[in-house]
Amino acid sequence: MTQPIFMVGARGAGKTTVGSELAKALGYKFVDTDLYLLRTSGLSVADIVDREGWEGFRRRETEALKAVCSPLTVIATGGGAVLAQENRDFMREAGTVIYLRSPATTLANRLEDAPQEDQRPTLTGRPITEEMMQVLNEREALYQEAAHHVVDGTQDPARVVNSVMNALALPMAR
Ligand SMILES: Nc1ncnc2c1ncn2[C@@H]1O[C@H](COP(=O)(O)OP(=O)(O)OP(=O)(O)O)[C@@H](O)[C@H]1O
Ligand SMILES: O=C(O)C1=C[C@@H](O)[C@@H](O)[C@H](O)C1
Ligand SMILES: [Mg+2]
Repeated sequence: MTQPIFMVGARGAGKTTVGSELAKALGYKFVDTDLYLLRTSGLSVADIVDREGWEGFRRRETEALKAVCSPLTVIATGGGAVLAQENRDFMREAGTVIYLRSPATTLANRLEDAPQEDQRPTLTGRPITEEMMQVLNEREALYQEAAHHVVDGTQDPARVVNSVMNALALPMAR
């Protein structure tokens, strides 16, 4: 299998952390669309949102997803990449999509420990646990729709990498 592997899930799901370890384990390249945008534009997510609104960020994200898509690559996407039907269709057709799934409380705890506010400006203006509950309510169906495989992301990163490897060895879920 040489197709790219796309990691999807909410903020704090471990797309960057687990995705980069997965790439090492598979001998694949690793790219991250949030970091790609930072490197190519010199602007953080917060900078882009300040200048262009979330609409501008989402447009850039769709372009980034296409620009980084390449064989033998693990691609960590942004938490909102699944919002656009265009992105969901693109990822499913171009590669294998893994949804790293964790409850809102787990995500919120991780984000409280490592807020990275320049890359994670507030989405709702609400406290973090409420925000993550709202985000999962709005997006859970979209993560599921985009994914070929749903993987439990609550364990430590090495175990999550193992679960992803096991999922990849199985026939496509659909
Ligand atoms: N499986 C895990 N177990 C424990 N901590 C984790 C796990 N995965 C990620 N973390 C921690 O949670 C924080 C967020 O992880 P990471 O940046 O990988 O999330 P992300 O899905 O890429 O989020 P974003 O959508 O904001 O880019 C980091 O501090 C990371 O160390
Ligand atoms: O969940 C989201 O909408 C986001 C997640 C991050 O990865 C970044 O892409 C950005 O902060 C937006
Ligand atoms: Mg990330």
